[in-house]
Amino acid sequence: AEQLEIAQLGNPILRQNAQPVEDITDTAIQQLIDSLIATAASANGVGIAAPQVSQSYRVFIVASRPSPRYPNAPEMVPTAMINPKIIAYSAERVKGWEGCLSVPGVRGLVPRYQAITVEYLDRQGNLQRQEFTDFVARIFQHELDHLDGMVFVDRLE
Ligand SMILES: O=C(NO)N[C@@H](Cc1ccccc1)C(=O)O
Ligand SMILES: [Zn+2]
Repeated sequence: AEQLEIAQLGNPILRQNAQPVEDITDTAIQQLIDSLIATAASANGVGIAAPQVSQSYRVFIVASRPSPRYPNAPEMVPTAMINPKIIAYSAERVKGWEGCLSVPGVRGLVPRYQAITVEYLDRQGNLQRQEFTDFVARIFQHELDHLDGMVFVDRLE
């Protein structure tokens, strides 16, 4: 799949509310998912959201894996999450280091819920409900922000 150009902070696409996906079987959506996975991998990212490749849809990839950028990241299969939402979250929030492929060279301490229960459609269109904790929960919250026009620098404390 092709690697797409990543929109940088300042590009208005990053400040829009992304649209829900109506038809997951649409080949354009399936190709977008493949391109997002390829783009995240080539950028050594642990996640990426569709608005970052200028496609304002409610789709992102969570692809945690150890790398020079995040040596302690847990290994997981790159997972496409469509129309994702948080349905429950822990009281406690934890600060942790984040970066963003749309904000190169910047790291910041961001408070995120330590544990979240989420729902999303997988790329086959099946409803998934899962609990994420720690770094994977952090990536999910970071990517969900992108679908709502937020960037991690908005949350620096
Ligand atoms: O810009 C993105 N995703 O939107 N990619 C970030 C994801 C991320 C999220 C949270 C903590 C660390 C890293 C990256 O550096 O791979
Ligand atoms: Zn980001």
